[in-house]
Amino acid sequence: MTAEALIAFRGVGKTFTVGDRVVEAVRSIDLDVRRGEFVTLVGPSGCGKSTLLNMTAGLFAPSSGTVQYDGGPVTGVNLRTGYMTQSDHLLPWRTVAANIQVPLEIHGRPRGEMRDRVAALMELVGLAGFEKSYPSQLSGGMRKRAALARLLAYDPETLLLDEPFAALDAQLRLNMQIELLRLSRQLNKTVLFVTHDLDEAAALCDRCVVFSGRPGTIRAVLDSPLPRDRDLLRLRHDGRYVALAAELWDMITPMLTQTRGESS
Ligand SMILES: Nc1ncnc2c1ncn2[C@@H]1O[C@H](COP(=O)(O)OP(=O)(O)OP(=O)(O)O)[C@@H](O)[C@H]1O
Repeated sequence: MTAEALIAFRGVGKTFTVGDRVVEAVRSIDLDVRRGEFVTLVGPSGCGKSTLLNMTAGLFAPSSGTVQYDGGPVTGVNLRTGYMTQSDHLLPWRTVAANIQVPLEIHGRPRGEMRDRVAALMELVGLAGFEKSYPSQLSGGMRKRAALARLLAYDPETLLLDEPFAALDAQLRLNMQIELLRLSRQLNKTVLFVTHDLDEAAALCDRCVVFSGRPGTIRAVLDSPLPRDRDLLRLRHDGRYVALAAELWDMITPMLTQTRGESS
């Protein structure tokens, strides 16, 4: 493992057995993720992207190889990571503030501290003024912001994000991408971000990991030519972004054609 790697996959394989069916999800994964890095994961459906996130979170162990976190093996739920998926899982009977407070309640924080922290988080994600609203009264983008604030309430060092913005329309998605990039830099989070949207993967990443399937193996790891401090609103005019996105499309498109051919 290189000195600065926070997460290190070494020869990682994972096989699932469901009834009499054996599925090899990933094979021979070697990957280092550095502290503070934003890594996007792309690849055809079922190539094991979520499986890598799940093993980083310690939800299950690899079948072969090791997943190391900050120099030690992941052996159980990894409390230094926080997970967010496509669904926001907000509790409908709780206000936005009370939803964001859930992790703090679980950790038994004093009432005054919880109040201050929730207020700061609402401000951070641009939801100040909506404390007393219920999730059903929020737009899709605002619900995402609330879910992001709740995730940050755990103060996880690493964010594991599995297609978090897939359900949003293009405009809202762009807004959330801008917010996420800003927050991850400001709070120095390490991010593993799974997406099917190759433009999103190119826009957000410091590095992009391209998987081929199945079983999922790493086909390429591309470094972003963009500066870490980037203006997502102007990327369409940046030749470096256009080239990276095109490279991703060129890698992924043949795999999609292949998958279609297999299933027909
Ligand atoms: N807990 C599990 N039990 C059984 N099989 C599983 C489990 N998790 C994943 N798999 C299988 O492992 C393979 C990889 O799944 P995974 O969800 O990691 O892929 P993915 O690349 O994230 O897919 P998608 O892009 O469609 O979300 C799939 O065939 C899936 O059915």
